[in-house]
Amino acid sequence: MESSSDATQRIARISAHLNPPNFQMEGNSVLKRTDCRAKGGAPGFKVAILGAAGGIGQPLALLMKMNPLVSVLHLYDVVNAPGVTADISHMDTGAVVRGFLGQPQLANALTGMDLVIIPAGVPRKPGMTRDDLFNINAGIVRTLCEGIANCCPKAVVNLISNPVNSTVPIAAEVFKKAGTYDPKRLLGVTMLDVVRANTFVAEVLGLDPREVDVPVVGGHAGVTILPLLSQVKPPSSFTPEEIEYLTKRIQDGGTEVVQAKAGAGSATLSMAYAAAKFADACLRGLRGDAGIVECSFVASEVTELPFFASKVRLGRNGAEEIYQLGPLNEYERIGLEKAKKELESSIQKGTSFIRK
Ligand SMILES: NC(=O)C1=CN([C@@H]2O[C@H](COP(=O)(O)OP(=O)(O)OC[C@H]3O[C@@H](n4cnc5c(N)ncnc54)[C@H](O)[C@@H]3O)[C@@H](O)[C@H]2O)C=CC1
Ligand SMILES: O=C([O-])CC(=O)C(=O)O
Repeated sequence: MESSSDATQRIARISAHLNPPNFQMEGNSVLKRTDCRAKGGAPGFKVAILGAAGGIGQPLALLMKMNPLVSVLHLYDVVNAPGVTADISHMDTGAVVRGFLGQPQLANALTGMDLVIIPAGVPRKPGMTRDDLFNINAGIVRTLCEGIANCCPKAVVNLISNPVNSTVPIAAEVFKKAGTYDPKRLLGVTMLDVVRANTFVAEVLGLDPREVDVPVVGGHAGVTILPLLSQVKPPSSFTPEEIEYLTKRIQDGGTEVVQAKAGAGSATLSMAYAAAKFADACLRGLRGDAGIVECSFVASEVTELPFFASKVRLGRNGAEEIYQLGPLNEYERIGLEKAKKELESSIQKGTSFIRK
């Protein structure tokens, strides 16, 4: 019979062995990887999330750990990466999870990655625009993209950090400066606008959102978010009141969440869902699946602007084909002009942040 003091000592011994508990962290290994029996290299893609301990990063890490196309998942943040990594690494799904904390570990977080997803940066509070985040997030995106250019220049990048209309041009300039720019591999994530549009349109039509597909083009802020309701699938007609209500609700979807959260941040859960859906589409494209088409903010010749969100076909090299907008009605043509005006200055602001 084990006495209670024996049991206490045994537990203390086990605890000492597990200390530090975050054995998956870089340079912090108790059980060395060489001590483990090798799995023989599971097929799949290597994915890094930068900003993995944040409101979006955590549920996104959970969803990517559940994705069977992911074999290795790197979780990088400047805070709390050990806790998130330890937690996610206990999930009994295929991907091997490793954590990386702070700038000195950025290079190891990025080396060898096929896809890098960036939700790093500050979110809005009520009363702020996405552009109000520029001063802080521009510098964060620049540093992270410099790391990508150095360590995994061929990776596909999914950029979530706001203001997307400016951070994508920033990333492009960083990559150009480093001589690694491949416009097909830089994708601004506007999927949440599509997810919202599908949801709100389905509500109005009395359909299941999974049956609805709404193209959303332009950019990712206010009037630059342009849902093309004339191109909804299944083909549907809307009254002028429905068009006004839906367009405004889709454009203000982010603000609706910011106000409801009342100072506690912006959309995180629906964004993690949208980012995971978009990342999965990118991975299926990288695998060579045919016919993967999603909306994204990319380098584009669809309008006179250097970047624009529209439907893109995702393939082995990223955004391999960018689709034209298709026929627009009068309401959408007016919306497009407004969107382009605002987009032009946001793009310019991002570009000159690096060129100055
Ligand atoms: N594209 C889109 O549709 C959407 C974009 N966003 C944007 O995503 C960004 C993140 O939002 P949340 O996750 O809610 O914010 P959050 O504040 O909860 O998390 C951000 C994370 O980034 C980390 N971080 C800060 N500087 C970093 C650096 N230099 N390197 C790595 N990590 C760093 C923070 O430590 C934190 O863990 C915001 O800019 C937000 O506006 C949010 C919703 C939708
Ligand atoms: O509104 C925000 O600040 C976050 C965001 O981009 C969105 O929810 O669409």
